[in-house]
Amino acid sequence: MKSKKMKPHGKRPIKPAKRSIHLKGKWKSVELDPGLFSDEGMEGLVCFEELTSYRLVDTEKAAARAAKEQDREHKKKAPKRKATEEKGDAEATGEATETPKKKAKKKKMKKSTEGEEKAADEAAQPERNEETKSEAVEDSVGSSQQDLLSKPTNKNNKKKAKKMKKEHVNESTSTEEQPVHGPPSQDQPVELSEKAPKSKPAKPPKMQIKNWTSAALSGCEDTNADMRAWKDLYVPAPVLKALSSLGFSSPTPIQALALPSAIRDRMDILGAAETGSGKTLAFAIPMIHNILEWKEHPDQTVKSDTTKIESLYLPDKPTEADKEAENEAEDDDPESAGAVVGDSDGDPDDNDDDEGGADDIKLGCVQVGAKAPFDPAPLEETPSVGSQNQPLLGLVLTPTRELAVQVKHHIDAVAKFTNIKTAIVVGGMSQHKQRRLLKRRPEIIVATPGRLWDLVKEKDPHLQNLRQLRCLVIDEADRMVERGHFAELESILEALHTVHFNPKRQMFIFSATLTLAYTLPTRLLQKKKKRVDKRSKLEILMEKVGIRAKPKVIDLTRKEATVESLTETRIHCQKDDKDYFLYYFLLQHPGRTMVFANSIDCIKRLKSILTILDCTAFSLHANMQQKQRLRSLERFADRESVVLLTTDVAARGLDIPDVQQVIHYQIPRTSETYVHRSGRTARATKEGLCLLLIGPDDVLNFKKIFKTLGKDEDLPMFPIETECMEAIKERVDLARNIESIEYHNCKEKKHNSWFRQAAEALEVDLDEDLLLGKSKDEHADVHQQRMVKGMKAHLKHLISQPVFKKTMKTKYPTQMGKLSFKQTALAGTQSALSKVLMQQSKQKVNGSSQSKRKQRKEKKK
Ligand SMILES: Nc1ncnc2c1ncn2[C@@H]1O[C@H](COP(=O)(O)OP(=O)(O)OP(=O)(O)O)[C@@H](O)[C@H]1O
Repeated sequence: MKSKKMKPHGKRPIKPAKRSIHLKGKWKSVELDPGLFSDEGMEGLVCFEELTSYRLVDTEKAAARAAKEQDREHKKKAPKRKATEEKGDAEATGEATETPKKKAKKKKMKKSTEGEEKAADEAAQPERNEETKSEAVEDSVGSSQQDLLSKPTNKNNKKKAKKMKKEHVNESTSTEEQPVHGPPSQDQPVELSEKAPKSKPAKPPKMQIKNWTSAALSGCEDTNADMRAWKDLYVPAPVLKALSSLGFSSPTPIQALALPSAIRDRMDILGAAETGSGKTLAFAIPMIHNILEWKEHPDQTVKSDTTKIESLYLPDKPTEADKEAENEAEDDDPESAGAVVGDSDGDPDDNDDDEGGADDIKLGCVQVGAKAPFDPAPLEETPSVGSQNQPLLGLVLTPTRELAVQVKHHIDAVAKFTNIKTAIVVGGMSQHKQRRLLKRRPEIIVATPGRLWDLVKEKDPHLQNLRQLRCLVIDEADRMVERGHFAELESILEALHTVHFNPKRQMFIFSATLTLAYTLPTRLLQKKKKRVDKRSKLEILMEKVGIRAKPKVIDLTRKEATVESLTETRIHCQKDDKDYFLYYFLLQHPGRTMVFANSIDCIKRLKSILTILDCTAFSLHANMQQKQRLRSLERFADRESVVLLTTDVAARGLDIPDVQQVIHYQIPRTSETYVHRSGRTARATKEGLCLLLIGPDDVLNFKKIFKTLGKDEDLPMFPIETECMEAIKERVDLARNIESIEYHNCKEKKHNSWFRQAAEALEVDLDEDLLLGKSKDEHADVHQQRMVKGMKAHLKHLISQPVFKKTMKTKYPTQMGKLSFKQTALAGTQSALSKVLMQQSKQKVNGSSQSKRKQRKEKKK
């Protein structure tokens, strides 16, 4: 045999070298792009940790060296030993004088040389809480590092892991190899065998996936924080510990009001509070409490559907008359429940261009028992904690995938000292992976309705028995119940209120615009002759989601619905001039800025133009792959002077830290959307600015929104340095021309290539008339390319010139013996907010001095 031939005769067979490492520094986590986790084939990955300071040790050599040394010692001590032999072997070998720690070390060393890794691995296991935490966290990405290590033969994974390592491992000055491995928990050398490990490798104690939530949840690690403000709110101890580690020393008002009613009084909660006011934890903490309580008494099983349930909202058996009435209603309204189906994956956030909003709300409540294709699990056994029977206990439904990801991270952050597992179920990410996650039986699922309903229909085992579900949260509820977007939500609610009914289930309904009263569109107004006020809006919502008769309603919103720390400002301009003002603003006031538009096409165009203009801009809309969407958010949150161009898919709930300004490139169609978009800045008591670019098409929407919100339309005008506008226009015009040429070329190419491929596939001659730009010959093409190149070079030159020059104050620069400049703000030196505030205070001063002058004049008269 080949291997035999190659074996040097008479020598021992070559064994793979065993190596250990001696830690010098600490394992550090490497930040990963969360988008990577949605890659097929990357399921096995949880995190990377790197160790840059260590020493490789050959364990066999080390053991041999240790044995030699011991031998030498032994020989030296031999006479002594002889003398002490009578006192017993233990004492003679000096073991009696060794500390237990040393003993253990020696023992382990011995074991490790024998190749028994089990003990080391067990010793390296983190404490229970840490372990469960990492388990919970694993769920977020669907895999563990352990998986990765236990599949060494998976070439794909290996390749990808290598690639990721290259991309993400910090550049290290060390030339030593950097093992991809969980951190050892003890000081002893941990064996790294080149063979596949026989026993379970240690689990990483902590996974730190960095995304936009990381900054908000990074915490201050102030273990001595005074947490007395949380007293009397019934917060479970492990949650309190987590809040302390996050630096959340006191509850926000919505939390202070919601927690006692939810935890002590077990009430359903309808919570309305302004954007960025901490609503997520107002439902997350009671949910965790509820689950911990269940874990203490897991035998509180809700009996099967054979049990007669007294319920306020479980209907009596429908009578024949009821059925007839229902049929009639369905005949009348083709869009009645369930008739309007969402997009392919049923996710609500895919309706970018059609943000219905309050005006489009069609009323319709859950039709109990009408069409749920549920086949409930047979009579359940009493579920036990951690068993395969672990039921789903908490469900959070959100309108967008990104929000689901964020909510999960917020829940994980406050549940980190519990053993509660969470999982995300959203569209656009691997369904297979999500099914695998559900096999771990997480107690909490955060989901968008479309994907959740798909998995329910596919009879995922974890979703077959929802009778135990103790908490149901509908975040951004007013958006969630808009008919036309949420057929799946209706189906889910219907099932939960019928075959999966649980009388003990608590419901949490939250939104910043839950109670925002609005005016119905004129056609409906004529029919109903009324304005939908706060009360009726809530009633409609309660009816739709099937909430109990007397929930606790907490409304902390102002009439204006936006946050007090938000400064609103506007620019009136022609539609075509918006690009100039947008570019001007971004150049003059760099910072983390979100730009909202009403359509995906508009976002795409702006992205191209701003990129040509050398601005760092990312986009986010429903036509992007989920991986790209998350990456855009991540990158946006990671930089300081950056723009996120987005549709209303990012309007609600996203908590990106330190967004300084929000620009409404187009005015939204509804007041709710305006409030939520604007609420991406000025969060958690911080200041923020929002700028409205109002073109002729926007005036109506602007007036309508400001009327609904009871705001003064007379917003301050955003101050513009008009002398800079010529230079701005020149650049933007050039960029628009380049964009337009490139856009049309690209469109032509795509169109023509499609037709050519189709003709080839059909084996027919292509009709040249079908091609776009057919009149353009090769010469014209080259000419155009040259022209674009020239335009780009010119633009590059323009961009290298300062726009916001210090302009001369006087005709004679050296007048008074020195140069004097007009105080024009240089780009980036003054924030947009401080500029507006300064202008406002100036106007106030001017206004009051004018009125004083007027008064004085009148007095004189
Ligand atoms: N008690 C607290 N103390 C300090 N910060 C908190 C507290 N509770 C929540 N936060 C932080 O406040 C920020 C906003 O919270 P959250 O996202 O829950 O707001 P929200 O009311 O849901 O906003 P929106 O209406 O936009 O969804 C988050 O960064 C969160 O971590």
